[in-house]
Amino acid sequence: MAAASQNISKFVQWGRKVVCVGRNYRDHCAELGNAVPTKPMLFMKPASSYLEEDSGPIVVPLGCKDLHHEVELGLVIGSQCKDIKEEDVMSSIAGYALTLDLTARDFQEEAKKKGHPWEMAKCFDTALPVSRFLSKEDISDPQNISLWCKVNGEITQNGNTSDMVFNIPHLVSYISRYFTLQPGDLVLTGTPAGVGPIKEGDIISAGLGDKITMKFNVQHRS
Ligand SMILES: O=C(O)/C=C/C(=O)CC(=O)C(=O)O
Ligand SMILES: [Mg+2]
Repeated sequence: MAAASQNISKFVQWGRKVVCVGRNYRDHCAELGNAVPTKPMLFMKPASSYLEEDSGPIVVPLGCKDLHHEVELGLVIGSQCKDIKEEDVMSSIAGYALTLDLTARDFQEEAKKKGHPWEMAKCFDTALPVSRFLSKEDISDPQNISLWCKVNGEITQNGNTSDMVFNIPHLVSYISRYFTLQPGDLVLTGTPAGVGPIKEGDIISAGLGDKITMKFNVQHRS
């Protein structure tokens, strides 16, 4: 006989979703040969892909031959957002983080050709290096701040959040029509041009204006 069922909410944690926006900078759409979308393009990463600075290296996923960095502004959600109006979005944001949306580009290309989902390319362990938390007061204008990435000291990405196709209020409002955002969820807002390969032995550094920098080593999976 089946055991008496219990409410699943006792066993799983609600929240800490990572919702990612793709193709949100025209120059990045152009470099990968993609059309600029007419509405936000969304995918997710699991919380298990987080990698905090000083907690270990980026680990290249098994079989990946073309791992790419994508520097992105992260929005830390502070209060529940469901069907939130654009004008209310900024008051629902608790703060920010600098992030890397690491992407196994070879896995992604294969998935795109077959019409398959992107999880293998985007969701592996260490696929989301993330900085320390920045409070709202730390960034006066999140829609006009530079973000850069360097590989072994050479600049590869140098963009500004003012170039987003869809701005922060629109993104969060749009997402909240489909997924309820909870305190502690993170929204990645897309990457500017200059994405490129990283490999074992590389040192990846990234920065958000003059507010924060972060650095990670890359290691092959043993
Ligand atoms: O469509 C592609 O080839 C690749 C898209 C991405 O990886 C999208 C992003 O993650 C982004 O634009 O930040
Ligand atoms: Mg991205």
